[in-house]
Amino acid sequence: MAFKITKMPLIQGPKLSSSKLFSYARSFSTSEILRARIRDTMIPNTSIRVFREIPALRQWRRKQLLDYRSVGLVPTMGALHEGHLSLIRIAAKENSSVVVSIYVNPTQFGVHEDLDSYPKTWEKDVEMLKDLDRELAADGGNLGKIAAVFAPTTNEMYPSGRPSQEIDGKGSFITITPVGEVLEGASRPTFFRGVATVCMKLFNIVTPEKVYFGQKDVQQTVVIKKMVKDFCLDTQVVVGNTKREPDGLALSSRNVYLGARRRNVATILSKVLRTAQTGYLRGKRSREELLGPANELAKLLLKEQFQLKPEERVQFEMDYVSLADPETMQEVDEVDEARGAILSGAVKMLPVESPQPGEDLGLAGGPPVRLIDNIILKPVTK
Ligand SMILES: Nc1ncnc2c1ncn2[C@@H]1O[C@H](COP(=O)(O)OP(=O)(O)OP(=O)(O)O)[C@@H](O)[C@H]1O
Ligand SMILES: CC(C)(CO)[C@@H](O)C(=O)[O-]
Ligand code: BAL
Repeated sequence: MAFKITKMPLIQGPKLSSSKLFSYARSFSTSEILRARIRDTMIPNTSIRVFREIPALRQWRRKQLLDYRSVGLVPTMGALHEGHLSLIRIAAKENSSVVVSIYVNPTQFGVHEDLDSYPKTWEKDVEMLKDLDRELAADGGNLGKIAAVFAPTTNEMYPSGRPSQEIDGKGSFITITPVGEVLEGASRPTFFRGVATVCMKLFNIVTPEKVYFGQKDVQQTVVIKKMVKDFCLDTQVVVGNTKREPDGLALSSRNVYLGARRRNVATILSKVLRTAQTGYLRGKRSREELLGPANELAKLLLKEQFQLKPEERVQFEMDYVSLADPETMQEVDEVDEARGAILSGAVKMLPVESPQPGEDLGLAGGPPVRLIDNIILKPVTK
C-alpha cells in the first residue's frame, strides 16, 4: 500500500502566519487534527510509529523508560534487506521495543560517492517492517515489538547546518583514530567520521540500552565499539552475523547497482577470503601463508575474465585484502591464536564493457560498485 507521511499544519505551527493558522483552525476541529496527527505518524494498520522529529521521539522514549521498557536501536540507511531484518529480529528478542532508524547520512559519503543515487525504497521498507512485526508476533511476541521508525530530515540531524563532506571540512565531528583511518578509512577518508558522528547523534537521541550492527561492515563495528568505550556511552553494541545470498555474496543495499553480468561474478571477494580462511582452519598462521593463496586466486579470477569477450567479461580491481587485529584493525604478520584476526577485503566492480541492447546494467546505469566482505578468524581455545 502506498504510504506518504504528510505533515499536519499543527506540527508546522511556528512556520505558519497567524491568518493561515486561523483558516486551518476553522477547517479542522481539534479532535480531527489530533486524530490525523496520530494517523499520519503511524505506519497504516500497524502500531509502528514514524518519528521525523527529535522532540516527539524523546517524549516517546521517556515513556518507555518510565514503563521500564528497554529499547534496542537498529541504525540503517534504508533499502532494507534480510541483513537488516536479521538485526531487527535479534533486537526484538533482547528488548521490549525496537527502534529502526532510516537515514541516508550525507556526511559519511565522500564528495564523489553515490549520495544522490543511493537506493531509497521507503514504501518497500515500510512493508517489510510491517511484515516482520507480524512475523515477530506470530513467533510468540506481541504486535508492535517494532515500536518506531526514526526517519529524520537532515535539518533535524544537523541543526547547525550540514557540515561539508570535504576531508578538511569544518563541523562538529566525532573521529575515532587510528582505527578509522585504515582499510575502509583509507579508501573513504571521511567515512568513519560521518558514521561515528551520526551514530553518536542517534545514540543521544534514542538512548538505547542496546544497538545492533552487522558484521558485514566489520570495521564499522570496531569503530562504534571504540566510540562507546572511549566516550563512556551507556549502551551495549551487539553484532549480528553477515547474511548472504545462496552463492555466498553478502547482502548489501548497493548490490542493486550491479546488474546481471556483474552480479554473476560478484562472489570473487567471498571466494578470495574463504581461501585464506581455509588456510587458517588448516593451521596456517603467517600472513604470507594465509594471504598468498588468496591473492593468487584473485589474480586467476581476473585473468579468467580477461579471456572472455568484452561483451561478456567483467573487470574488477581488488582494493585490499587484509589480515588485521580484531580490536585495532592494524595489519598483522602472524595471527595471535589468543586474539584471532579479521580477514577483510574490498573490490571495485567496474562498469561493464560493451553493454548489450536491453542488458540489465543495474540501478543508475551500473556505476562502479565497491563491495566489502570479511571473515572472523576465531581465537583458538586450548
Ligand atoms: N548482509 C548483511 N548481514 C548483516 N547485517 C548487514 C548486512 N548488510 C548490512 N548489514 C547491516 O545493516 C546495518 C545498516 O546497513 P546499511 O543500511 O548501510 O546497509 P548495507 O547493505 O550495508 O548498505 P551498503 O550497500 O550501503 O553497504 C549495518 O549495521 C550493516 O552492517
Ligand atoms: C550505521 C549507519 C546507519 C550510519 O549511517 C550506516 O553506516 C550503515 O547503514 O551501516
Ligand atoms: N553500510 C555502510 C554504509 C556505507 O557504505 O555508506
